[in-house]
Amino acid sequence: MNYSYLENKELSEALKYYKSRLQIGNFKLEPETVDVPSALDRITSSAVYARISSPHYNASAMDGIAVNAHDTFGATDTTPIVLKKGVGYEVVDTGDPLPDGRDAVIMVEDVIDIDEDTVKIISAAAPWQHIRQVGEDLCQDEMVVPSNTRIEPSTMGAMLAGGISQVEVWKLPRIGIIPTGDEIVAPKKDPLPGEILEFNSTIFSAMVRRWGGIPVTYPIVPDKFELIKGALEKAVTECDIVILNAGSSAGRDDYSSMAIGELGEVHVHGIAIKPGKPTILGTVHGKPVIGVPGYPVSGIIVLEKIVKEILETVIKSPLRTYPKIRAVLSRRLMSTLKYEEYVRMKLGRVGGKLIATPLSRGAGVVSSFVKADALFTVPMNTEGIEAGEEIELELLKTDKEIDNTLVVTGSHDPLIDVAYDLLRRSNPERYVSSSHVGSMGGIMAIKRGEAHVAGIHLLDEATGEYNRAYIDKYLKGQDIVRIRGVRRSQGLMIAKGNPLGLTGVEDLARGGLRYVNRQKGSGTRILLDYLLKQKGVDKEKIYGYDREELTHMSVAIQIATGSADCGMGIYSAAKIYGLDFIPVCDEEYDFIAPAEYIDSILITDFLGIIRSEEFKEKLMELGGYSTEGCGTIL
Ligand SMILES: Nc1nc2c(c(=O)[nH]1)N[C@H]1C(S)=C(S)[C@@H](COP(=O)(O)OP(=O)(O)OC[C@H]3O[C@@H](n4cnc5c(N)ncnc54)[C@H](O)[C@@H]3O)O[C@H]1N2
Ligand code: MOO
Repeated sequence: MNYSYLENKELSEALKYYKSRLQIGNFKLEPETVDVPSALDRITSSAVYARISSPHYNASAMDGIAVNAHDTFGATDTTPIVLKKGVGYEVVDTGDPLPDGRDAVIMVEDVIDIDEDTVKIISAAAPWQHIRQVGEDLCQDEMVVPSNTRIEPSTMGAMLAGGISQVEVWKLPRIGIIPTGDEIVAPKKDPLPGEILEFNSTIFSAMVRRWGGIPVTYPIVPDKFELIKGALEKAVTECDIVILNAGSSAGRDDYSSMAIGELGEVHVHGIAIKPGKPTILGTVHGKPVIGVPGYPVSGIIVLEKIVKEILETVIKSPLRTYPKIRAVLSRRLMSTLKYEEYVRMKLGRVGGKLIATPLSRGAGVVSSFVKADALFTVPMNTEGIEAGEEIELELLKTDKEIDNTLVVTGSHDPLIDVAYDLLRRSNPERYVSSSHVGSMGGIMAIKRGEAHVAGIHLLDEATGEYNRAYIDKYLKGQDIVRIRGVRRSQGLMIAKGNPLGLTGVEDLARGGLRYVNRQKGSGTRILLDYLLKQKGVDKEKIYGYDREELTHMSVAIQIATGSADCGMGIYSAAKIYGLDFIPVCDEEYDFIAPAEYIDSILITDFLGIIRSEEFKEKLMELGGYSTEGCGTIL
């Protein structure tokens, strides 16, 4: 056993070193023969040469007549040449073999019929015009593709044209995936506390399949050194590359590195990337074994940035990369000096500018990849990048998707998901990118030109009126359109049966009550502060006042799962989680948009949806909404 433990090696250096170690093992795939029609995307293991020429006979390239060119010399409008069928010409169609003795084809458009067997020509034919000569496409024994080359649809056609029906390709690499962990269980409906549903292997095998490998997923192995070693040994004999998932870190039950070290060699343990720090690069019997960290996002990154590159060296062909795109960073992005960091980003084209906004950076937040449009790599030794800076990203979606995305921000409400779903159903070309930054955050995003639409519900304490005062104050000088949204019931969400016997906001500072709040700048937080002031409740005395969640749903779920007793939110969120609800007020949740976008197709389509009966019916099902006038421009 010879390995160093949890280093912080730069990614490029780690990969270079690892590849040099793999070469020593002289590890390679075996060739196999496959039929050409099933060879798409396979990699040739040897050069392919045409067995026959293509075309293999001289063929007419046009519909017309085949002639001897010299018989037509001198033909003009004034000195036409007359030819007799069988003597001076034969009729040919595109693809027909050139009749013996002929050396040119005249297109039917240039032939004047005199009678059934006689034609008139008014311009001379050049020798070999409109003829596909033998070998025009491929000559016999000419190379169609060299070794180690990906077979494209056109390659398959060229091989068949060249008389090749079978081709020698590298065997598809088999990638073994071993999930590990005592707490990891096969996916099921109702996991117990402490059970973690196993889904990494599903993500990894799908990625491997996309890259043209054969994923081989092994059963979940508990955190027992001997069992992990046994599973690894089996996988290494059956596969070309092995991914040993989780147990990569320095915890009590983290045996991955020990198991690889005992069966083979650990070359690197610890790479300066985030997420993905505890990655292990090892070999067993000369084959690559990669210890991939347990967190799903770390796993995806390690597969994308490391496993993919190792696979490329094994299959001897590059895999497709994501195109690069430049965008403006919407908010400051902090980073650590020690690591190269990968941040999932949302993109939106607003007013001609492509805006990039960072998504959650949690290594366990796999849904951040579902939402991500792009991946941004923050280089090592970077403290942070300022808002407004132009950055380069890897584009995970298509340009078309980005250009067809309505960027909605501001206050969270489940109605945005409802509208998005209906929009996708009515027009599959439309996308919505929604982020929940609170009502004030929404106003600021509109001010900075980062969003098309923002949802807001901001109570003006002076007048008791919603939204207008804030638009006037913070978006002064900007031409803003206010769109009526919904009236919705705000209140206190509490556990079913109201075990603490709460009656209203005045009870929140009571001893023994655990509150969960919304973030600063959210309309709900502003409403709570207003109500507390009205009722003379000291917020300092509320246990949990500083515990912040970003959405109504995440507040509700804390109460439903018992980590908090009460939080403020909308009725629909309480209803989803079966909570009791003490209504406090009805508030006006509206949308705002810069006037310049109001007639854009993205907004008009969105307005069409929120004005629809179907949308209103869905909100009635959610409960707590009044939808009168929804979508009206105010
Ligand atoms: N004291 C320290 N603790 C941790 C450190 C550290 O530096 N010091 N590093 C953290 C980082 S970063 C990572 S990444 C993880 C790596 O942990 P392991 O590779 O040892 O993985 P586990 O602890 O076994 O699992 C972590 C986590 O991943 C999820 N998981 C694992 N397997 C699956 C699967 N097959 N399907 C779905 N999800 C899976 C699960 O949530 C586990 O809890 O260590 C940190 N700790
Ligand atoms: O390395 Mo961990 O993968 O940062 O989350």
